[in-house]
Amino acid sequence: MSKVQIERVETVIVDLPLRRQQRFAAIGASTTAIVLVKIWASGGIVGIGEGCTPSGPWWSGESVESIKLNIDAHIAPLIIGRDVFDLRGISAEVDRKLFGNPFAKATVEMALLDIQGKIAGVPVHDLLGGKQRSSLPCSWPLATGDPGEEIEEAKEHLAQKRFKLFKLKMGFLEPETDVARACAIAKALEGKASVRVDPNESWDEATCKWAMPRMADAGIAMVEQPMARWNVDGFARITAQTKMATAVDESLCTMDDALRLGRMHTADLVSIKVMKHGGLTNARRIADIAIASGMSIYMGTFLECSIGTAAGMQLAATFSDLPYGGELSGANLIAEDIAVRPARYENFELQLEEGVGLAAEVDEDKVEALRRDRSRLSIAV
Ligand SMILES: O=C(O)C[C@H]1C=CC(=O)O1
Ligand SMILES: [Mn+2]
Repeated sequence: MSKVQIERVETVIVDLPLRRQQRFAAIGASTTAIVLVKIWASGGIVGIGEGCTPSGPWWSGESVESIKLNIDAHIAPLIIGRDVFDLRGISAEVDRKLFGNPFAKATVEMALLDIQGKIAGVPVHDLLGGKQRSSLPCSWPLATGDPGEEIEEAKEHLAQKRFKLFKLKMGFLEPETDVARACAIAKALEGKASVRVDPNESWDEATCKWAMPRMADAGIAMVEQPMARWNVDGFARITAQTKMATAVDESLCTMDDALRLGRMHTADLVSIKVMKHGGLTNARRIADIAIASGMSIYMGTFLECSIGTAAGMQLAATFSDLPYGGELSGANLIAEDIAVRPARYENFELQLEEGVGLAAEVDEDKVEALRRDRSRLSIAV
């Protein structure tokens, strides 16, 4: 077979309103934004990818603006003319010439895998090792800060059979108020749902030592990245002390992070995310390193719309063991989507769609209506 060349790369920023205010430790947001990338290959095949951050650059330093700029100015010129199947060669060259920026790299790789799947006539999960599951239990983020409202929101999702795992975003309130809020929610949902928390690096070690036994006693199942990303020694000590499961997110992005943190057993679980690991294939490799070191994996997200959610689900389909499920629930938080088929949450699980590549398709009319260069919407931070 002659080589299938990458011919053209196009990016567009799309602003998407959220159904409600989402508070994170660092910011509050009522919209999010994604970068839609389209890559044309010889033979007329087009692949799509979604670059996504949780409403701004607070999490990783990358933003939709930097993702678009780095793809347009630095990645596209390197990959045009290359063989779409030479992923290792492409990423070696891109890594040599553009340090960091895993989100931008992941966005492009997603579209290349979509093209590969379309050419081969197989879904992306077949390119990543094959399907071990057809659905994923997902957690829903509770993030308004008002526990009464959050309990009602959780009960509505339970009644609709959409979500029965809830991840409470913490860190935007004082620790005492925040822990009281988490415990009240866990008590109200006891026996009906599993509650997890994510303070996004907000606490020091002393606050963790105070907060974690209280949250464990209230029945909270898991705590994600309570301390600063650099403090992996402190995180390992907390993991050794607490009865709750711990999950590392911000501290574990690269393969060498996985090796180092795995050896220390920094946390019981690793939140695997397509964006922070620089793409689906790297995410799969990092998951394997984590598993080999005795950590379990959790399918994380940056609250992507249905395109990125479909990509995350292709990866999640290759994981046989996800003891705490995952959180690919962004598509349900976004009020306007750009996919022809929105992500389906049925029986408390996100469903894997049948189809080739990512098994996702872009609704061009929605993109036209919501693209930033045609609209006045801006990110509220
Ligand atoms: O997990 C994070 O740290 C970032 C973000 C993604 C989902 C969510 O609930 O928060
Ligand atoms: Mn997190």
